[in-house]
Amino acid sequence: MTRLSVNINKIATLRNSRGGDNPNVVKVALDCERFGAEGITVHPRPDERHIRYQDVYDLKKVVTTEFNIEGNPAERKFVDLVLANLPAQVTLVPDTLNAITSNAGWDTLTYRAQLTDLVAEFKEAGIRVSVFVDADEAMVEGAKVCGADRVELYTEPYALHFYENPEKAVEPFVRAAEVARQVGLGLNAGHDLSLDNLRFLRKNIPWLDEVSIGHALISDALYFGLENTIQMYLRELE
Ligand SMILES: CC(=O)[C@@H](O)[C@H](O)COP(=O)(O)O
Ligand SMILES: NCC(=O)COP(=O)(O)O
Repeated sequence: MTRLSVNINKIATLRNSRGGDNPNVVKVALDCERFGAEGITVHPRPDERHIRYQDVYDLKKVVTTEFNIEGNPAERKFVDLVLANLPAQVTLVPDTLNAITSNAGWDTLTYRAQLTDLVAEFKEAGIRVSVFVDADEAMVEGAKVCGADRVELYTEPYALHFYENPEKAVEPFVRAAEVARQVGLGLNAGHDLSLDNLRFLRKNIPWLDEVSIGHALISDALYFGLENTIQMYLRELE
């Protein structure tokens, strides 16, 4: 069974655009869970462009499905935020400060020492650790060496090439997913997944543990409504 974790970053984007508290991210997270979401994902960035650090504290108090916090652990502030809130999962993402969004996975070979220490610190606190990687077998193996529980495959390249040639687009992800299974890593996927490409990914990688989806899902909800949209995404994972 592949779990759907809804990333609510873009709800916070809309809220912040007027400086108030509408839409309220806590209410939306609870509604997402009520509508069938099996997890809530947030990605507090250093500039707090959408999810703020305080949102993490507020959400931790109410989220009853799996809470997944994504971010770059190079910032000690992020590490301390995660340790203070003890989510079900932390997803380590090598974001640069000014990136418009996440745009690459970890080089788990070059950063082996730092990642190993960070993974150990989070696991010591009882938090499952997922490392965001490109669909690259060596990077998947490197994440295992670092002690990660899971990898999250960065699926933007898959989404980008899906329309021109789905079979070719998914092939590197199947290879990387097979290595993850062989070395005993759990498997997540995320970034630019949508109603167009999700079913084909899941059909080719049925052992996928979790997908985290935000931008496309929240955009779809503008047309179909949030409850209907979550149900539509869940049907793509059946
Ligand atoms: C790691 C990942 O792919 C998502 O967290 C993505 O980065 C969403 O971040 P934004 O909502 O800031 O684009
Ligand atoms: N880890 C991916 C995520 O949380 C959401 O990415 P996107 O669907 O907003 O591109």
